[in-house]
Amino acid sequence: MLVVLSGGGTAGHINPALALADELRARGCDVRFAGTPQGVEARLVAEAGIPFTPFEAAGFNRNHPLTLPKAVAKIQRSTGRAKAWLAELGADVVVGFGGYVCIPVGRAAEKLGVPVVVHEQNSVMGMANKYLAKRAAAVCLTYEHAAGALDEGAHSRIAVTGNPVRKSVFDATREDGRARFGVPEDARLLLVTGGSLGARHLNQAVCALKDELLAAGDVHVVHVTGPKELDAVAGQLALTPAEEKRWHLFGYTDHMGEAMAAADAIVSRAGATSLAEISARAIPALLVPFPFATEDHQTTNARAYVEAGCAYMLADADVEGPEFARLVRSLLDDAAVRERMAAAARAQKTADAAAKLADVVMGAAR
Ligand SMILES: CC(=O)N[C@H]1[C@@H](OP(=O)(O)OP(=O)(O)OC[C@H]2O[C@@H](n3ccc(=O)[nH]c3=O)[C@H](O)[C@@H]2O)O[C@H](CO)[C@@H](O)[C@@H]1O
Repeated sequence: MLVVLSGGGTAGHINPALALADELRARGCDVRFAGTPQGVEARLVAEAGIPFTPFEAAGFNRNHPLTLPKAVAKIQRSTGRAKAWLAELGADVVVGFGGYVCIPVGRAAEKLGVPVVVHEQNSVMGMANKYLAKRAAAVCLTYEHAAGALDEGAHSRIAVTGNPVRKSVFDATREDGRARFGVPEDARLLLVTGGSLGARHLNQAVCALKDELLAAGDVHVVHVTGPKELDAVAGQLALTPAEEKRWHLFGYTDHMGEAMAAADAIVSRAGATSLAEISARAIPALLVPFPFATEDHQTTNARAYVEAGCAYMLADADVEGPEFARLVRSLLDDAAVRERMAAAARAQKTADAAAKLADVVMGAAR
């Protein structure tokens, strides 16, 4: 069976596709990927050993109406190319993970009669997914709540599969992670991440806690700042050589699975894929949703998880206040809080999302 995966934009859309690719290949399927040439997907997909074919795609900006004809022309050109490509490949099913590039690839599949499956990571459906979901063979959701965006007619085609997590995140061990990041076994490790792009406001708030955190001699921090934020954070922290041994700074890491396995607690944005990984590893967490995501979807992503007792949540507007420091301290200092959160997270049983999604995809294939 030949399965074409498509997605573009940030790693949060791509990593679930890579997790599905692992599962499909383990079941003997042949997997190809269609993404944009300039997106992060080109690198991540190639590194996963999956053949990658680029297609141009762009969205349009409501405030700049002239971007519309350009976007439409790109999508039309790419739809024609994708149609020829899919026909030549003999694709049996196409899976869209979100991002504009899924529109030409999905439309091309529709024209050829190749079934399309959509996977939505977030609690609020993205534009490309909403468009393809109207005619898709199946619509797979992480959050049942996202079905609200669809017409009644689509409801019989919905499956709640969860958000697939990469094998490397499940397989990493605490020992490997501690060795990779140079963190002693008996240290308390706080992981900080703002998702694949980083979060400036969160970085600043964590930097402001530097002295307080490092005052406890056994605390280490792995701080993943976002590729464009590294220099500013390094400047703000001004770490001494001794502090650098305990405050480990990265713009982006290809070893997030190991960082998560090594961590005792995490401070994170609430992107759907980060959240699926935090849940899969049952890491005690303080979640600070990015407040300007479409329809504030990060807050909705996090809500049920927080209500189940798996994490603290704090509004981005409050990270400069005393509550941020209090919650970080509680995570690091209170082993009972960590144990309670980890137990609640383990009770969520989200580990089989890749298998569930693979079942739907293979069932939909022609
Ligand atoms: C601002 C915004 O709209 N962000 C969206 C974007 O976020 P973003 O792309 O940041 O997505 P997530 O935070 O959900 O996932 C980030 C992914 O990148 C990986 N990672 C991150 C940093 C790093 O250094 N190394 C690394 O491997 C993480 O392990 C994870 O797999 O897509 C998500 C999934 O659709 C959405 O929920 C987010 O709301």
